[in-house]
Amino acid sequence: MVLSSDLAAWKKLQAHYEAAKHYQLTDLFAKDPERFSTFSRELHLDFKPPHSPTNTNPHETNFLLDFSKNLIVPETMSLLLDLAREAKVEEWREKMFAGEPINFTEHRSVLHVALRNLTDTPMYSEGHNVTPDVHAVLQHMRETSDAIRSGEWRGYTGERITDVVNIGIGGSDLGPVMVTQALAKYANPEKLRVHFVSNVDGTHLAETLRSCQQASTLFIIASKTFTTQETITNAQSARAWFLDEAKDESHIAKHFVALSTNTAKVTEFGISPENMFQFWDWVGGRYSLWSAIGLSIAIYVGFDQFESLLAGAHAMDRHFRSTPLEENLPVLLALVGVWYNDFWGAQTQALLPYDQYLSRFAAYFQQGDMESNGKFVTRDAKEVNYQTGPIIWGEPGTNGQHAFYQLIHQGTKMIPADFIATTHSLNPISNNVHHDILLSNFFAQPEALMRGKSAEQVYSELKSDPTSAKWSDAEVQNILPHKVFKGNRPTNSLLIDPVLHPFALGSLIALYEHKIFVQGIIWNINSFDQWGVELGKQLAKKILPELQTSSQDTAESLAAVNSHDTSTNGLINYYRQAKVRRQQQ
Ligand SMILES: O=P(O)(O)OC[C@H]1O[C@@](O)(CO)[C@@H](O)[C@@H]1O
Repeated sequence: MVLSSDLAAWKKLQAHYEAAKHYQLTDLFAKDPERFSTFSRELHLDFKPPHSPTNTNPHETNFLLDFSKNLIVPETMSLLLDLAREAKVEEWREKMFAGEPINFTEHRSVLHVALRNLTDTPMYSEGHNVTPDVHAVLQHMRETSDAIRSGEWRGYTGERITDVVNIGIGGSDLGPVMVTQALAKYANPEKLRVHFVSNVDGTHLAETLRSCQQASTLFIIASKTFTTQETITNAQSARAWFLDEAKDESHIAKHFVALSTNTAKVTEFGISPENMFQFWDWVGGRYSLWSAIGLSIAIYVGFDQFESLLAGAHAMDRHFRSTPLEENLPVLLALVGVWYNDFWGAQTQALLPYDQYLSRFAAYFQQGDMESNGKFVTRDAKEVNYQTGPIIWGEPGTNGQHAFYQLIHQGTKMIPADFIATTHSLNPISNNVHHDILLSNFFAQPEALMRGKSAEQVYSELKSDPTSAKWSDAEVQNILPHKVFKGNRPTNSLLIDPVLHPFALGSLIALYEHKIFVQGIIWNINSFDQWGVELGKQLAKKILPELQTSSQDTAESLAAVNSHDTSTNGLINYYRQAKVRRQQQ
């Protein structure tokens, strides 16, 4: 297969769009009283971790996916499913689970599903059964998080650990940040706090360390490669901060651990192998929260909760692997997304969780989706002639309603949006009135986006309102167009029943991971490398030495940099001058 746009189903979808572009959602509902049941799926997932009798968490959840408020008819879905089959989604899915090196530019398996395989079933990465390795690291994580949470792990002065600082970026940060926020209900921040430092901007580390004490702080240096400039810079400064107080390098062992695939670099940094938690090249950074990268999660909320998170993801893996495409939630989300991205010209995908615990959900999937599918070359090294990965964005509801819903409702862009909520709150305060209000908005916004408000409706509202009823017709006509909502704007609604417990969260994250996988296969791209992040790093390495000035320099004597275009030169020289002027003050 070369270009997806050459596939028969793709061409049929292009033809189908010529009719679909005239669809009115309100008409589609009026014509088919069964529309909701036709285009919604209920899913029950359950999986109890087989080796954890003491883990009393719930290990089941229910999903209702309502994709009926989309610009689709049965023929649309049939053609989209044909596209999935023609693109060999099922075959590629099996290649992934079988550990084949589908990340072919890096010659690696893509086997994050093995990280949450809590059974003893072997899973192979290029012929090696990784399951025992995964379970060994999980055991090490359990022992360490238990020791820290119980106070058994002591710092160099004998104090217990009260603050854990995870130093990492991208996949070594975003997953732990999102999950520790999402599972905050299960934490005891009065006893143990977790902090995340990712930006090389000194402010990030400096502001974080203001609330930490060397004697009670544990640093987790999280880096798959252990070469990422931001992380190593932050780690070195954290080490200096620690030794400034602790003095003796032998104390490092009690206050620094490493999560990495690179044992040599970890040892070089001065972290002992017994304080290293290993993961492997077949774990993509953006898919790594399930690995040792999840240590901060396990420490903050307890290993049982981390294990239940894994169990939920595993249950979704089973659903994704075994369910016919027509009933397969990741596939359905993927296909609806392809429909708008490649046939309707939508450029973005909004993720709108009506759940404050999911405040970093969209941010997490900015990397998960955009670093996976932000590609322009197919697996056969041909430049695509169609759209690939969408721009992912979003904020929790109801906040987004007071920020960007104006554009979603009355702007000129189609914004496919996923609305996500739970049927019950983990915080049913004030007799649950907050949750009912939250959910009333969760239901109302997709309805409003679908229905809109016609000029006739606006007119009758203006005429029935005591104030505007007195307006002249000219005044009414002046304001009326501004109050019209064209509607016909598509959304998915996903309800999680009952709450966002660890198992449900794991299932939800895996749902979107597999959606991304399916879209990448349909676009015939490699979703699992990330060469696009290298050029900027390369140029920054060249510029860094050019920024150095010396104490002898003066504004007048300072040599100008001229190795770039005049813009980059101008910016660099302005910075160099500012540095020198500052040092002259
Ligand atoms: O975990 P590490 O090796 O420090 O990489 C951090 C992040 O940097 C990247 O941009 C790759 O360079 C992401 O893919 C990755 O998650």
